[in-house]
Amino acid sequence: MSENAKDEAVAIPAPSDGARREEVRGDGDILLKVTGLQKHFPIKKGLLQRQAGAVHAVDGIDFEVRAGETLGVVGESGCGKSTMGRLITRLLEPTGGTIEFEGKDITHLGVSGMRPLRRDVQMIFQDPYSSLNPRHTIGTIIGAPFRLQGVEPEGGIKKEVQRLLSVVGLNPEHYNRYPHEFSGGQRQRIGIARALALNPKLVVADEPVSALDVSIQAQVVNLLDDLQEELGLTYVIIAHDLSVVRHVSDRIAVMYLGKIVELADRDQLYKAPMHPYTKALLSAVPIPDPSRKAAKSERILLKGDVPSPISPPSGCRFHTRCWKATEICTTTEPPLKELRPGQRVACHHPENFEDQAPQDTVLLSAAKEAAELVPEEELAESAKTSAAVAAEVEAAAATESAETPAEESGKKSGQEPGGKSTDT
Ligand SMILES: Nc1ncnc2c1ncn2[C@@H]1O[C@H](COP(=O)(O)OP(=O)(O)OP(=O)(O)O)[C@@H](O)[C@H]1O
Repeated sequence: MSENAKDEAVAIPAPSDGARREEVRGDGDILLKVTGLQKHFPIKKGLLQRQAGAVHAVDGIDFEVRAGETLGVVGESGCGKSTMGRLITRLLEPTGGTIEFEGKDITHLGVSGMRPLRRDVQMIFQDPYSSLNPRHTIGTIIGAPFRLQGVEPEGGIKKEVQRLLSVVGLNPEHYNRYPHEFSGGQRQRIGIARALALNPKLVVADEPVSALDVSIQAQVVNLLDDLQEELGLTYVIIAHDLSVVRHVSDRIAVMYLGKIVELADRDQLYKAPMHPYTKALLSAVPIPDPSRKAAKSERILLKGDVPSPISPPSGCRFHTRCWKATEICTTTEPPLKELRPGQRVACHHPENFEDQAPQDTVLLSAAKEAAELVPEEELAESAKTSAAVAAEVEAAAATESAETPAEESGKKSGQEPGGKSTDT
C-alpha cells in the first residue's frame, strides 16, 4: 500500500463535524454519570398476567465514565452487565435512578429526544453472527446509521463506508459482500465499523470478543485499542474475562448480582483488590509472572452459583459465598465507599485494608463452606483461554511498537504481508 493510501486508512477525518470530537475530549471530564440506576424485569404469572415478583438485574448502581477512558465492567454471568450496557445506551428503559450524558439527564428521553444521542452513543454486540442482518450487504449494514439519522457524509455514503472498512482493517472492495462471506473476527470488525459510522463519543462494547476464537480475540482487542487512540473514543467494555479487560481498561467496575462491589483504577485493582469477590475473580486469572507461584495458596474457588436475582440475599449480596462473612454482612448492605483514592469498595471486611467492622462475629460454618483454596492444576484448564489472550495482547503490543511503517500499513488493511487475510 502506498504511503498515501496508508494515511487514508489510518487517519479518521470526521466526516461532517470534526468539531464535535474536540468538545468531548475534555481529558477527564465526566461524559456519562449514572446514579442509583435500577432495572427490575417484572415476572408475570397466571391468566391475568399479574406481577409475581421481579428480576433485580441492576439494583442501584453509581458510576461515571470520563471522556477518553476505558471503563471495564466484569462479573459472573447473570450479574447484570449486559442489562447495565443496554440501560446506558438507552436500549432499555430504567426502573429507577438517573443517567446523565454530558451533563444532560437522558434517563427517560423518548424516541425523538434520543435521536441526536443515538449518534453519540453506540453499542457493539457480543455475537457477530446474529447482530448482522444476513440478507443485507455489508455496505448496507455499515451505511444504515447514515440513512437512519439522515446524515449525508462528504463524498457520499458509499465512499464513507469504504473508508470505515479500511479503518477497521477490511478490504473496501468487499462493500457488496454478505455477512456469511466473512469470518467471526471480520464480522466483529463490521460491527465495529457500523458503531463508528456516526463518529460517536461513547462506545459500549458488550463482550466484544468472547464469541471469537482465542487467536482472533487479541486482534479485535488491539483494533479497539488503536481506534481509541486514533479517534479519542470513550469505551465501556463489558467482559467476564479479566484478562481481556486488564489490557484495555483504565478503570474497572466489578459487578455482583446487580450491584457494583468495587470500582478502581486498573493497576490498583489488580495489585491490591479490596472486595473479596474481586480477589476471588482475580485469583482465577493466571498472570505470566513467576513470582505469582508463591501465591498458589491464595487461589480461591467460589462455591455454589450466584444466588437468584429474584430474591437476592439480605445485607451484602456476596455474604452467602464469602469466606469473611460476619453477622453485619447478613443484615446491613455496605455502601460503595472510597476507601483509598481511586478505589471504591462495598465491603465490611475489605482485603488489603483495615476492617470496617472488626468486632463482628464471624459466621464460621458459612465462611468455611463459601470458598476453598484450589491447587494450580485444577485451575489451569479454565484459565488457559485467559492466559492465551493475555500473552497475545502483550505480544501484539510489543510487535506493534517495533513495527515498520510498511508492516503497519499491511496490518491496518487486515492483510498479512503476503496478502492473506489475518482473520480467516
Ligand atoms: N428481558 C429480560 N427479562 C427478564 N429477565 C431478564 C431479561 N434480561 C435479563 N434478565 C435477567 O437479568 C439478570 C441479568 O442479566 P444480564 O444479561 O444483564 O447479565 P450478564 O451479567 O450480562 O450475564 P451474561 O454474561 O450471561 O450475559 C439475569 O438473571 C437475566 O436472566
